[in-house]
Amino acid sequence: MRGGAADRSGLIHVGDELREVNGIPVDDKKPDEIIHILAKSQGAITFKIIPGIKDELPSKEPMMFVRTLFDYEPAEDKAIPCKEAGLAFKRGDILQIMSQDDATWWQAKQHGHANPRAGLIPSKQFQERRFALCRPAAHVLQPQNISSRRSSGFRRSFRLSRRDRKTNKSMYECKKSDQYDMADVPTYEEVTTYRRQNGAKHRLLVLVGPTGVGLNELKRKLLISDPQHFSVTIPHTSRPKKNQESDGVEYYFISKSIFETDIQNNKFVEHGEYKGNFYGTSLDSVRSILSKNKACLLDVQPHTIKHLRTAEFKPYVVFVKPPSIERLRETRRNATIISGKDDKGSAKPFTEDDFLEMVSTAQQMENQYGHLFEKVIVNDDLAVAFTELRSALKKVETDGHWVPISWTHS
Ligand SMILES: Nc1ncnc2c1ncn2[C@@H]1O[C@H](COP(=O)(O)OP(=O)(O)OP(=O)(O)O)[C@@H](O)[C@H]1O
Repeated sequence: MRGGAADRSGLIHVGDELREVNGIPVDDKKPDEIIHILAKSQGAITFKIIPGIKDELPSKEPMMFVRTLFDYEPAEDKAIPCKEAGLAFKRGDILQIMSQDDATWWQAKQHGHANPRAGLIPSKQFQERRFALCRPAAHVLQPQNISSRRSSGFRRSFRLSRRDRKTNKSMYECKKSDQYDMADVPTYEEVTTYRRQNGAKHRLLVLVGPTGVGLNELKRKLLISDPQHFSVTIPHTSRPKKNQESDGVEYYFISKSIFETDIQNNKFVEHGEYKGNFYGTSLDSVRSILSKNKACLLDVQPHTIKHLRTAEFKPYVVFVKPPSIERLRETRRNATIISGKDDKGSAKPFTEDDFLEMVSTAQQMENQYGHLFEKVIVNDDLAVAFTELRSALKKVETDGHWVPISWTHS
């Protein structure tokens, strides 16, 4: 193993021939028998070795890092050749890949851990194959679950237009909202550290969470706390402008046919239809904020994140999660949500069903998209959640963060 005693000694290499262990000839012995001799030995061990013929220069420690996108427990893996040699990890851990010599079992170690010895992990291809074989059955049920309830956990976004609360996005039917991405098989993602240079464009700050969890409230607080720094996009709509409205303030007002062409040309981050009118957030509205060197706050449905994961936006994705049902009952006693069910979009107190749905949607979002979340914040006490969010967003601007390596090559 990379980093193990033999590797560190620099004296034993792949291809060497083992002739004696502690003076005992092992020519005629099977590997199991040799292991037995080694297991019984104490103190120094002496090997007699015929070196394999190699002209290669000693290889430097490889510097490939990956973010793990699933949990792995070697003790529960029937396929691993040696459970003790496996490396356990949790989704989101950063691993240094030490060897990819074997197509099925890579060697890796946890980044930042003192133990220099590598452990076995399933290779990307092997794990993808395993996921492809066993995942669909587990996942196919989910969209059904969601659509048999109301799809409210997946409606959201264009509505920060708080200036116009009636058009709260929770009333829109979002086109792609119930789609699950069955094609994605998350295993590992190659990453590198990225630190934003002073004055460079900000990373796009993306918030996701179930309806009613408090995304608008948190965005509002951020905007109030530093209006010069944070900004939100102005949505587009094809509905007619009302008298008191101005183009580019509440909305950008465009015709239905232009809206349709823009949809065709992939100009929207997300779009939806409500009462025969289109509403949407354009990519250009995001760009316009970033080009003013402001931090753009955007809340989207989780399936949209993957379209934003580009070198241009380098999104920092925060998942806002509800606390337990008991805490929701306590903290949301005086809170109201905009009803997605009635046409008026009136505010009403939370019901027990709203809480249940919020918690179960959050769970589904986390199961399905958790590998895309860089930060998870539980919105229990609002002031605490806000402080946590604010400080995480500050760090995005100043500290190094692991990002996909493709974001740093342009
Ligand atoms: N931690 C909290 N404690 C108490 N009330 C909260 C908390 N967070 C949010 N709220 C309240 O819950 C209600 C819903 O919050 P908000 O509108 O921000 O949710 P949202 O995630 O944007 O939902 P929607 O998808 O319906 O727009 C608001 O009345 C808000 O003030």
